Amino acid sequence: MTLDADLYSIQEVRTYLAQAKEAQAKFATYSQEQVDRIIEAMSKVGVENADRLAAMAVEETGFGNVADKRMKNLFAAQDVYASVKDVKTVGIIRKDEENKVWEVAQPFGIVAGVVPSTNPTSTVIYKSMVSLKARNAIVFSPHPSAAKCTLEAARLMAQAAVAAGAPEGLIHCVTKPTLPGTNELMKHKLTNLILATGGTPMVRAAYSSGKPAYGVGPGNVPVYIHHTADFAAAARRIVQSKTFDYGTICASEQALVVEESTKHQLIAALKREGAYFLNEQEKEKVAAIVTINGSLNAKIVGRSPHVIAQMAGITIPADTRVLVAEENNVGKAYPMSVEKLAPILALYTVQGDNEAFARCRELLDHGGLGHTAGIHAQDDNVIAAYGQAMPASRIPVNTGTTFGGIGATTGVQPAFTLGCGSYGGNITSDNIGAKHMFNIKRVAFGIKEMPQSTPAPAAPATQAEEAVLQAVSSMNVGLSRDEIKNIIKSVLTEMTT
Ligand SMILES: CC(=O)SCCNC(=O)CCNC(=O)[C@H](O)C(C)(C)COP(=O)(O)OP(=O)(O)OC[C@H]1O[C@@H](n2cnc3c(N)ncnc32)[C@H](O)[C@@H]1OP(=O)(O)O
Repeated sequence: MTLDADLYSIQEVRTYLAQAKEAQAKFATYSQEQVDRIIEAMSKVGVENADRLAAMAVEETGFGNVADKRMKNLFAAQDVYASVKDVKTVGIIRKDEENKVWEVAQPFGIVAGVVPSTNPTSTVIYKSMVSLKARNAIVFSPHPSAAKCTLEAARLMAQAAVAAGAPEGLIHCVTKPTLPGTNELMKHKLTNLILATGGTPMVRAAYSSGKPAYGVGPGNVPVYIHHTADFAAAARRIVQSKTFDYGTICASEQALVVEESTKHQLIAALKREGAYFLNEQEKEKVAAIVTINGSLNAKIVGRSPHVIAQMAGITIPADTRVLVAEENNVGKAYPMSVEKLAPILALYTVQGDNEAFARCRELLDHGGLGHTAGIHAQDDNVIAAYGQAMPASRIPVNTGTTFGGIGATTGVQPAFTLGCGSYGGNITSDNIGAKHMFNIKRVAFGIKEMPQSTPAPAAPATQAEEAVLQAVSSMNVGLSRDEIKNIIKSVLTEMTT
């Protein structure tokens, strides 16, 4: 990027923030009904444009496929909408009559929305809706390799909002993103909150900007297939989940962990679902293109198994949906053990629950702390133990982790920004929804009187003090007990200092 481009993007950010400030001040006076009408209109436009935005995203980034990107847009426009539409976000949102506390929602103001290249349009639909639902404005910073489709998604959301009565200027998107421009957006005094999803450096930048931030980076999702699992159902769900949009969702499965005694059942079931098991030579060739200098190779992200096989120089059957490599180690030297964001799975063999739990923890520790860990089992005891043992914020059970993690097949909040809790350096382990997007003021009535402070009662005299007191009193020196006590106290203090 040239200096001119940097200056242009910094200026653009400042202009958008100034416009967003003005618009948000008006929007902050809107009623719940007005806000809800606007969100409904955005949801509708998201649904109507799900196809077109999906095609644009695939064409521009080369990641994923149109059918699944369309599903992601629909998930954002429909499922996220359904989960936020009845949430109260304006005025007094709750009254606790027992404790006499009224909760009042107050928008944050302007949100900086950092958008990943892997979900470049669905994230915009989602972040626009949760932000505006809480009467915020939002300024998007797109990933440079997805700038056009992200801009178009933001334009559509802005247009829908205005058509439904929102003030002009509530939603903006930077047209030519640069790092200095994005840093300006994150640090500017008009920005009140950062909603950052993307690569680790960008999320770190959000956290070090000094602004409140919800930031979510990569995961590295392990999945334990316990011997009580329904292997056919588990394999079907895992393959559907891992191959969705060619693996671009950060909650997607990265490594399967299975007991040696039931491994053959899992392998057979996975093969029936279109898994191709790489031999040692093929594994080496694929591993060689998974990472570059220890980091994920963006060229394999969101590509079909056939494109990846071609890049690696191996031949795979035409009906292959996912590549699987057996692995025994975890670490930088073992590319199969990292987050792959592509239809490639590692398979680990263990001897029982203890080893399985340890392996899953090790995988989470290697780049996915606090994110997601899955389990397939019919035994509630092992599910409970796994849920307690994993340093992960979402534990999808008997469902694909992609869908379970984002709340498409589980009861968790539908979202594209998934908190990783303190394990991942995040303030929350929640999926971010509308309720995370406003301050809550508490109007708190006095419900009891504070007791008056009273001096502490005098400590009883010690045995020695009592003896001295009685001796001095018997001399009839004309002093009260308290006066004699005070004299003893000052003599003792003098002696000890
Ligand atoms: C629920 C969910 O699914 S959320 C998904 C969240 N997870 C992710 O996005 C996965 C993490 N992402 C990644 O690992 C990477 O972004 C990949 C592998 C997908 C793509 O990698 P790449 O495009 O090669 O690299 P990366 O994303 O780091 O950025 C490329 C460049 O764009 C810059 N960039 C990224 N975002 C922005 C932005 N918003 N504004 C300006 N510049 C940006 C980066 O700083 C980097 O600059 P550099 O080349 O000067 O260092």
